[in-house]
Amino acid sequence: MSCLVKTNYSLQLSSTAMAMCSSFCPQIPNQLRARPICPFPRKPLYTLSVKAFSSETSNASSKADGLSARIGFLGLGIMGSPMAQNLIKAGCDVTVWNRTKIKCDPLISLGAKYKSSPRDVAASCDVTFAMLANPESALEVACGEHGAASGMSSGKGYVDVSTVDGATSKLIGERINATGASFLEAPVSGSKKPAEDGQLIFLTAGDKSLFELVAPLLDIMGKSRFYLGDVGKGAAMKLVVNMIMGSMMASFSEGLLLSEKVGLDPSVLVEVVSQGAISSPMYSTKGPSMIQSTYPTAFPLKHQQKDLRLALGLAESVSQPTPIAAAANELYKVAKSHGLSDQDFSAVIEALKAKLQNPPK
Ligand SMILES: NC(=O)C1=CN([C@@H]2O[C@H](COP(=O)(O)OP(=O)(O)OC[C@H]3O[C@@H](n4cnc5c(N)ncnc54)[C@H](OP(=O)(O)O)[C@@H]3O)[C@@H](O)[C@H]2O)C=CC1
Ligand SMILES: O=CC(=O)O
Repeated sequence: MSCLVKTNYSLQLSSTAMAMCSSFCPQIPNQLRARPICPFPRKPLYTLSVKAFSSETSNASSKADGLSARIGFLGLGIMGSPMAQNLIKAGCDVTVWNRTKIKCDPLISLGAKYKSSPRDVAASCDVTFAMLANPESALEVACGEHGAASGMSSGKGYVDVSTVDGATSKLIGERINATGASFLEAPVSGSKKPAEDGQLIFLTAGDKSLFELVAPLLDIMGKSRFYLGDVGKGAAMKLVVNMIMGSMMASFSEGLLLSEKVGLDPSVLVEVVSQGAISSPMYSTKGPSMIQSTYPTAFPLKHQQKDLRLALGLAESVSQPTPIAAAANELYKVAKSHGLSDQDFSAVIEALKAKLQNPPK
């Protein structure tokens, strides 16, 4: 496993410095030498993460290196839109598609091209990213009629950044590989704001050469990237992380409501929690709105419940007991049954309020 983290210590190298560095490090690929800085250099393009590149030859790299690749982006929801936007703002050549076409329009205004099907996007691009809601939509967009696989061929790459289970990811990977193209699963940790800020954490697995090729693109959209091995490992890491997160939010919800019932000020609880060993940005950012019973959507509750369901399936596959996650999953199911699917997942607190304890008749 390898992990690269962009920190404040990462160096933005000038073209001259890159040229000097390249002369000492002949293994650095040409595409990393003296590349002109993109028109919108929001973040350092040349960081110490160049060390991640290996000398392995990539199927996909024969056509284009990461930054100059023609990039496709499928799925422009809460996460996909800002991710694609960051690529466009960094000067990349991006072609978009979304089931609901109107969501493409702001990106087209920023300079993106548009194609009317995943197949057409994949056929016209070197590397295609997909950010879909769930396993069903990820499969449909990759492998369905007019799906991306029908536009893939040798020399291209497909990077699925959706949160799905390992079995779905493997199916997609096999279908993509059957066309001669390369496949990388790369689900992300981090929500709407990190996506907007280019601060996502990529949990990748699959074709290592494709990982290396798209690393500069991942670095535009994210702050760190892990390479975890064979397809399925990235999905598994993401599901374990989100299993923990879903349980944490359910537990935090119980604490907020209990504090209020025993006469404490829940805002003070949020403050106390934020100063101690269990502090988390999730509590300090979501706590104040939860106290107001408002749940502006960053991570839809239906996706958190999907992740818990998939994590429980993963645990079942290896006979690992996960009683806390199972209990949390039930709460998210109650919240869904009360029409809270599209609210932020912090709306799970509503499932603990007395009036919601009995499902609607
Ligand atoms: N929001 C978050 O904080 C995070 C989300 N994730 C994961 O990222 C993925 C996307 O999340 P997010 O952007 O929040 O979700 P959204 O619900 O905002 O977007 C879902 C996307 O999937 C598309 N889609 C859904 N069903 C289909 C279908 N049958 N065929 C084609 N396209 C379909 C939607 O298209 P349309 O616009 O037409 O509905 C939309 O583009 C999920 O897997 C989620 O678990 C990961 C990390 C953080
Ligand atoms: O999947 C959600 C996240 O915040 O990460």
